[in-house]
Amino acid sequence: MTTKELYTKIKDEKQMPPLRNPSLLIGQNDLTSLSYLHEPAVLHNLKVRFCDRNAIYTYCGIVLVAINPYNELPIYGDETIMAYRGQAMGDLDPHIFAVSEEAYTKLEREKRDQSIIVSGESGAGKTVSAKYAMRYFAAVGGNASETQAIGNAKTTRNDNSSRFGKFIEIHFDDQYRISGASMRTYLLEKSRVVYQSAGERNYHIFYQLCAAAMHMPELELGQYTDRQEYTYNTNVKTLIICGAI
Ligand SMILES: Nc1ncnc2c1ncn2[C@@H]1O[C@H](COP(=O)(O)OP(=O)(O)OP(=O)(O)O)[C@@H](O)[C@H]1O
Repeated sequence: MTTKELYTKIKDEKQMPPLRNPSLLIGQNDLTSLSYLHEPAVLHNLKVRFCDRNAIYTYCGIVLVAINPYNELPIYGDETIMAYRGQAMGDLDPHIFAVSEEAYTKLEREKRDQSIIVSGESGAGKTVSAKYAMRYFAAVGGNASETQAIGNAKTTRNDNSSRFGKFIEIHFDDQYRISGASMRTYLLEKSRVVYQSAGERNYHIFYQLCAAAMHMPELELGQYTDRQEYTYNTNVKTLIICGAI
């Protein structure tokens, strides 16, 4: 085959439509069970599950793919937690609780630290997913307080966007009950304190301070009580709060 023929062949192959999966496989809850695993097939499968079946979770092997429904779904209640308790991943429909159960079981069985990595673009649902995972651990392993952060702000993608990275550790005792939790933060978006793009806001805490100042004159923030007018100011108290994040 000449080089020209080879190029033509490659070009033709690239223009071929992607191979279709048998209709029987469309909507499978694990992408790895598809015969042809290419981008159109993945997107189509996720679309069918989300649009036709309201299923926001799909496995891709041991990875859980989640679609943000931007809607409250009745799939996070105590009865759902109990349904996933003791079940292996794959026994029930894909769910963040199944991943949490897997981590909890492995912690018990292998007595080794477990990690769940939550990744996605801004607004994808990472914080909410981590919250549901912690809710699961709290339900099966004792009580855990939800960690509140003040490094959140409104962006064009997410009204409550976490503007920092989080490393959350949940500690279990010998009886596999939660004994504590800690969160380490890093890479805070410091520039947001002095600059916000159009349609975005500064950190929630500053607006909350302004609102509080209306009722607490001793805070000496009186001149900043108009939230619409509020912009960055080299106010010493503001800077101290920022440093404590
Ligand atoms: N499982 C879910 N069910 C219903 N709504 C959800 C779910 N996950 C996310 N959301 C909605 O999407 C919004 C954004 O989610 P979240 O704050 O978790 O995104 P994020 O990935 O942490 O974003 P950022 O990186 O900007 O902090 C939430 O405030 C919530 O309204």
